[in-house]
Amino acid sequence: MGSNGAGTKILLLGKIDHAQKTWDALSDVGELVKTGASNRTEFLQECREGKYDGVVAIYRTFHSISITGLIDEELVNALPSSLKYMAHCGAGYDMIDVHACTARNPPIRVSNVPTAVDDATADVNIFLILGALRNFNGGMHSLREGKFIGQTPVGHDPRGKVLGILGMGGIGRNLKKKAEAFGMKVIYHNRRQLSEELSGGAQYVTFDELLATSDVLSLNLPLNKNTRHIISKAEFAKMKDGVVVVNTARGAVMDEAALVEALDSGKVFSAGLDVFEEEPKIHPGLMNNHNVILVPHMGTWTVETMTSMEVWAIDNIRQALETGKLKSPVPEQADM
Ligand SMILES: NC(=O)c1ccc[n+]([C@@H]2O[C@H](COP(=O)([O-])OP(=O)(O)OC[C@H]3O[C@@H](n4cnc5c(N)ncnc54)[C@H](O)[C@@H]3O)[C@@H](O)[C@H]2O)c1
Repeated sequence: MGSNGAGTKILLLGKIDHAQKTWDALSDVGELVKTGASNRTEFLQECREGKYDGVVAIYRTFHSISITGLIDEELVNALPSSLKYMAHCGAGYDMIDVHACTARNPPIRVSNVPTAVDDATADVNIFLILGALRNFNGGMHSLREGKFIGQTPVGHDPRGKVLGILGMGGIGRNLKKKAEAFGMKVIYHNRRQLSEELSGGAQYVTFDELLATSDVLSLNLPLNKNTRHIISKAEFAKMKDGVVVVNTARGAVMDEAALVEALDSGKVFSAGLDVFEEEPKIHPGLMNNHNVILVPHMGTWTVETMTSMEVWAIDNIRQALETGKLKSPVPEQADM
C-alpha cells in the first residue's frame, strides 16, 4: 500500500479494455473495487447505503454512462464524502457537471485525457473531409447496390480549399498539419487567439469570418452550455453556398435538424459526422442522405490510442494518490 495507507479504495466505473496490467499495478496505492450496479437507480442506492465509503478515486469510461447516467448534481452529492478524484478516460467530459464537482464539500477534482486522442481523432477528421468532398459514401453505396458509380455526383479536391477550424485545441492543431499536407489553407476561431508558435501560422479570424469564408468547416470544440448548438440555422445562413461541414467533437455543438435542412436545400454540399446529437440515434434526414458520410463515434477507436488513453487516465489516479495532484486536471479546475 502506498502513501495513502490502508483503507484507500479506487472504484472502476466501466471496463479496462487494453491497459489491464497498468490498472492492476494501481493496487499498490489503493484497493481496486468495482460496482455491482447495472443502472443509475441501483448505483445511487448503493452510494446512499455507504457501499463506496472509503473510495478516494473513481476511474470512469465514456460508456459507464449506462450505469450511472450523467454525473450531475444529484449524483455528485450522493458520491461518498471520501471521494477526491474522478479520472475520466476521454477528452470530452461533457457528461460530468464539473461545477457541481467543484462546489461539493469536499470538492471532487476531475481529470480528462487530452493529447493522447489527437492523432486518431484528427485522422477521422481527414477521412470525413475527404469522404464528404469526394462523395465517397454515395459511390460506395451505389457500388453495393450493383450500379457501380451510378449517379454519384462529381466531387471536389481539398487542394486550395479553405478549412475553417472551430476550436483550435489539441485535435484542431493536429488536423491543421494534416490538412495542409492535402493543400488546404487553414484558418481558425478559438475562445482565445493562440500564439504564433501554437497556431503554426494559421490565420485567426472572428466566428462570423470563419462561417463566411470556410469551404470546409470542422467542429473541434468541447460541448458545454456555451457551445450547445453553436452551429444552428442562423450560422448556416452565414456560410458559403456548397460548404462542407465535419464534426468529430460532440453532436450537440450543432443543431442536427438545422443541418438536415441546410443539406436538403443544397446550402451544405455534404457533411462528415462521427458524433450525433442523440447517440446512438441518427436523424432520419442524415440516415437517408447518401451524400453524407457517417461514422459511429470511432474517433479514438484504435488499439494504440485506446491503450494510451487508459494508461493516461490510470496515471491521473496514480499521480493524484501519490502527490495530491492530478496529471491533467480539466481546464475549469486548473487553478484548484
Ligand atoms: N469523436 C471522438 O471520438 C472524440 C475524441 C476526442 C475528443 N472528442 C471531442 O473533441 C473535443 C475537442 O478535443 P480536444 O482534445 O482538441 O480539446 P481541447 O480542449 O484541446 O481543445 C478545445 C478547444 O476549443 C476551444 N473552445 C472552447 N470553447 C470555444 C468556443 N466557444 N469557441 C471557440 N473555441 C472554443 C478551446 O479554447 C480549445 O482550444 C473534445 O471536447 C471532445 O468532445 C471527440
